[in-house]
Amino acid sequence: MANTREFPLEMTRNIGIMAHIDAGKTTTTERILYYTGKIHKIGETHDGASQMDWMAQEQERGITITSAATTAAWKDHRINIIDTPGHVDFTIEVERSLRVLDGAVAVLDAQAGVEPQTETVWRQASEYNVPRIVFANKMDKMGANFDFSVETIGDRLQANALPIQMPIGAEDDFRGIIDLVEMKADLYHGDDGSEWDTVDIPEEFAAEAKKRRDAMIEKLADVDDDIMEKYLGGEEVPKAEIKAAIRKGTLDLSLFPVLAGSAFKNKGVQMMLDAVVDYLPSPLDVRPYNATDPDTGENVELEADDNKPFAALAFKIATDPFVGRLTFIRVYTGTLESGSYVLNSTKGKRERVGRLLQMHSNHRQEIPEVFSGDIAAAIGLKNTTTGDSLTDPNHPLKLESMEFPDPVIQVAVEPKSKADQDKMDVALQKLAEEDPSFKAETNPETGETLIAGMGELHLDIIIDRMRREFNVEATVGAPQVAYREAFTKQTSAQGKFVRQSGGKGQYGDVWIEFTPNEEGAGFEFEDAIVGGVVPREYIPSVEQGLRESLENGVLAGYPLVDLKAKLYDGSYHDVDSSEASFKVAASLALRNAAKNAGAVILEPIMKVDIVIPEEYMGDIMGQVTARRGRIDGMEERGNAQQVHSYVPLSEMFGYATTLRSASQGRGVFTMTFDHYEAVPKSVQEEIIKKNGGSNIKE
Ligand SMILES: Nc1nc2c(ncn2[C@@H]2O[C@H](COP(=O)(O)OP(=O)(O)OP(=O)(O)O)[C@@H](O)[C@H]2O)c(=O)[nH]1
Repeated sequence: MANTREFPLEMTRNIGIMAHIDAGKTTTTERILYYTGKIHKIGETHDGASQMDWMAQEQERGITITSAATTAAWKDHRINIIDTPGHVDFTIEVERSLRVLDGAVAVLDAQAGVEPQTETVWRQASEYNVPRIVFANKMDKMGANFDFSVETIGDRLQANALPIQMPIGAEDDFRGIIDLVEMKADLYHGDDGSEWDTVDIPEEFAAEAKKRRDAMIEKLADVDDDIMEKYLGGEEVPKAEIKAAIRKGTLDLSLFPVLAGSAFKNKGVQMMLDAVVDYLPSPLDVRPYNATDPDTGENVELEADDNKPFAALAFKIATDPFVGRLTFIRVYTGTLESGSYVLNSTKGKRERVGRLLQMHSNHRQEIPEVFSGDIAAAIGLKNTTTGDSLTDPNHPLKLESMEFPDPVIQVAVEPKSKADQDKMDVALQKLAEEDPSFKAETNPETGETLIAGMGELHLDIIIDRMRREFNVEATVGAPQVAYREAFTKQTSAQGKFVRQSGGKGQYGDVWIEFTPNEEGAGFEFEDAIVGGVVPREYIPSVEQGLRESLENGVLAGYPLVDLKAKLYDGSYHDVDSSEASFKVAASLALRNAAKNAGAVILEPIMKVDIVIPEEYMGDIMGQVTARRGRIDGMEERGNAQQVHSYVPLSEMFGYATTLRSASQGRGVFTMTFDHYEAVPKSVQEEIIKKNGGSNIKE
């Protein structure tokens, strides 16, 4: 370690800002950057001047797509902010951020409280044990209600909300915030909150503030014995103890501090930053990150420590217009100097880190070294993709990687010319490195390229980037569902391939038992040959032949998934047998087995949550049922109703338009992939017909 760290570990925060679409994440993040002195002009998110949303599509659509990591400083602390997108199609981005951040600010729209997408990201954050504070934003908006927002945290998230502030006024009259820990008030001078005074609590709010502070202390008493004692004894609890108890409760996820503000009107952002510093964890406060020693298979717990060997996770690849390929890394332990070598232990390759950059919202700063607990971008890593482990070459470790959900929707793209085809190949490869949640595949028979992703918007963005950044001209088909195929019955079959045409012929003969595997378990191959009836050197070809045939299913050409295959018998010919003939034999066995295997087509079923005013309930329920959907429950949402349902993805294309016209624009819905399920017989027949008939030969 040749350099010294600028910020001690305990003064480092890696946080994400998460929210429902339009709750104000981008605005809040921008205000944070403004107040931490990193940007000098406040850019409205929708006029194209936004500092965080620098990709062209983000500016045009006014949404945040990528999770840019940005560094800021507040009260001698370093705060690394990982911006997470709000749209469900990009949950992969949310997941990837959750993996590398230590704490989060959940931004709510104080008029709507907890919204469906807040629930989704909240649940994800809970899975990763991420401590959170809640910022009830938009307190200036019509209908804003702090207490209602707090209630929704309990009702909809079943989380223990701890209001540590009391807003003064709401809507147009939102003019101040009382800090219930300090028992002081910030009073804003005008509608724009850039100027304010911190004063004693005005007389008319004193009683209410006292009541709320008592309620806060009572809640803290539940999680802290010392406070409980003082509280029961009627003693005053010192501020430092209150803060310590809030911090402890936040870190162990037993409570979630709630703050009020209006990012847009510059109110409450600084106090929220104080809360980030006071209550969210430093890298020293989080549970150790899991890794495995590739040699011994032993589990190793990584704790932030500059003196240990280097270990980091590459969590994002971005193509930057100025410096090229950036690899964002989260350092878990150790330090790394620019110009040194690391081992990509996922790929087993040594890589040289050319330069290291600290990313600010609008500029990059070259740094000589990155320390444990920090986030930075590396230049020069050629073979590293998202989710890879980077470690000290002398201390290889594999860090717990990220799980990427399988894409459920796809489109066909056809390049206009040969030159476009070449450009498209490059584009798709680059884009796939950045975003592991989409896949591109070219069918070797038809030459058609399919791009598969998490949703329509996700695919739109990919195609848009292909056109703009890589100048690919292509025609794009309508979105299609990524169906799968599966066997439902156990069956055995022979596959025999014999050609005798003078000279050397072909001979392969196998008997294979096929058993449906658990959902998501994939393909498993077992070699149960005894006595060499199939010579050992041909067994890998049998497995290979099966794997290749699985790619293009048996019913309608969709991938056949979740299957066990046991090779248990067969025969060979001394002269004619070859790897190729056993490969063919294996694929014949699969085709033959398909007749009796109860083959089905599986379709993605989406979890669809619709929020609509009461009067449209009947219509909406009818729409869900007509789409082969299943209603799973309903909940009141103020004046509206929320309908929970499960609907096949194939029935959801264009639903946004249908819902809009059926509810006069007042309904909203969110949709996330839930599971795969067999399609009804009649639908199966239709799909098979559309794809040119079944491949199963009677
Ligand atoms: N009234 C009011 N409007 C706000 C406030 N904060 C943000 N907005 C507005 O709400 C809209 C959405 O804000 P964004 O910051 O883009 O929201 P976001 O959550 O980043 O949105 P996505 O990136 O699309 O998920 C914009 O029109 C903002 O101007 C606020 O405190 N009060």
